[in-house]
Amino acid sequence: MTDTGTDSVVGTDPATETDPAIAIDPAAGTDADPAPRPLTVGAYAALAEDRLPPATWHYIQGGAGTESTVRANRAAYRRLRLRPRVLADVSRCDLSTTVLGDAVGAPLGIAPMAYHQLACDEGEVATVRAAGAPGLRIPTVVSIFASRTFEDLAAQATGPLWLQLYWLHRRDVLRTVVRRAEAAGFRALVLTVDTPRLGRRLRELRHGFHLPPGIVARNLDGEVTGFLHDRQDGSSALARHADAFIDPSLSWSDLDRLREQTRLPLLLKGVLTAEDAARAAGLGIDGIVVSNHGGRQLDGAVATLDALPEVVAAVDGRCPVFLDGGIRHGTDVLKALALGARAVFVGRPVLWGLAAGGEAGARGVLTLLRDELEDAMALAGRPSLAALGPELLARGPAAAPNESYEDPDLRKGP
Ligand SMILES: Cc1cc2nc3c(=O)[nH]c(=O)nc-3n(C[C@H](O)[C@H](O)[C@H](O)COP(=O)(O)O)c2cc1C
Ligand SMILES: CCCCCCC(=O)C(=O)O
Repeated sequence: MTDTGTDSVVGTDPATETDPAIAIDPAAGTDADPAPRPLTVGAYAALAEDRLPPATWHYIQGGAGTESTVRANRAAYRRLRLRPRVLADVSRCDLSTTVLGDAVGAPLGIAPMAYHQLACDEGEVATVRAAGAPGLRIPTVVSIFASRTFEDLAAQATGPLWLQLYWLHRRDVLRTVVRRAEAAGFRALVLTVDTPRLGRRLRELRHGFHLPPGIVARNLDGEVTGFLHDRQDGSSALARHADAFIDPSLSWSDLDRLREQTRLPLLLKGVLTAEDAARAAGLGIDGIVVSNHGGRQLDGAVATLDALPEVVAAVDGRCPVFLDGGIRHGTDVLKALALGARAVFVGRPVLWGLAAGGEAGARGVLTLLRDELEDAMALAGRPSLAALGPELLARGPAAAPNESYEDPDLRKGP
């Protein structure tokens, strides 16, 4: 199987103009405003690129190094084809399931991403409201670098909230955020284990990326937020911040100490191998997120869809396995579930939705993925999630990518 290396979806330098055909209101489609909604996740990307300042767009969109892992995440989906069954009575497709014991409307969740206020003023409040929409009620993994407080989010969320942690040198600060999240009703902790330092993200370096005034890590003590707003040409403020405050000595022996401090389930995010998955499951970890950080950390790391089967096999049912990275279509979700993911998490598309239209835009992205998944289940003759397995899939040849954000109607792309 070859990666064509020509994927133009995410990761190459963008043209900045947007096709006028998709310059439409993402909140549209209501009686008051009958204009059409974006028809693809890619159309939201185009709107976001049009609306965001270039430095912010490139921070969100970029990956590490040559961005080969960003492209590989997408290419892996194109190599898998679907084997539909017929005469399967698909008059009703059931997308509901449970994650960590909570009922959800679809096997989707929102991946942790820092600083949603970069995309829209309401930030993570808009995100959790979108996640809680009827028919969704899906989990939001709130980054430790969220730009709204846990308490504000808990007040607005109707879906489960999970808290993502980085391993800070300042364990006292970690303890405090865990206690606050517990008190606010968060349902799980997700420790990110692929970030002992920040990946070498060339787009951040080129733009001297730093946080604009007013956007802050709202749940952290000012003592651990240094560098974030300081501009330095050719350098990323986030990378300097990570160097100062993230503890790269994190190792397996630290997990027990973290678990002693909380009654919440603990998941590891950023596992890509059978070896690490087996060790985590052996230690009684409550869930694994197969992730390469959306290609933002180790350039050249394996695509998450390609890593998923070995992780699922190694875990052997001892805990649920989740996946993120490159989910852009309902059929991507279907493929990941067929390979054993319990649910998948969506990253950049949620920020595209927020940038395009705030809460309505994020809800539009998530609803689109949900609806596309339902279509795919019906057309594949698999009306329930329980009916999904590897027999649904056939290998390559890889379909060539559509240019322009994977939306055949758009002429330009990133
Ligand atoms: C702008 C941005 C910020 C992110 N911030 C975090 C974070 O704070 N913590 C974390 O564990 N992962 C973070 N991630 C990685 C995501 O959780 C996720 O692994 C990745 O975005 C999934 O790939 P996708 O964007 O292709 O869906 C971030 C990703 C992006 C794009
Ligand atoms: C670890 C310090 C900064 C991380 C910023 C958020 C993030 O994970 C990202 O991918 O960006």
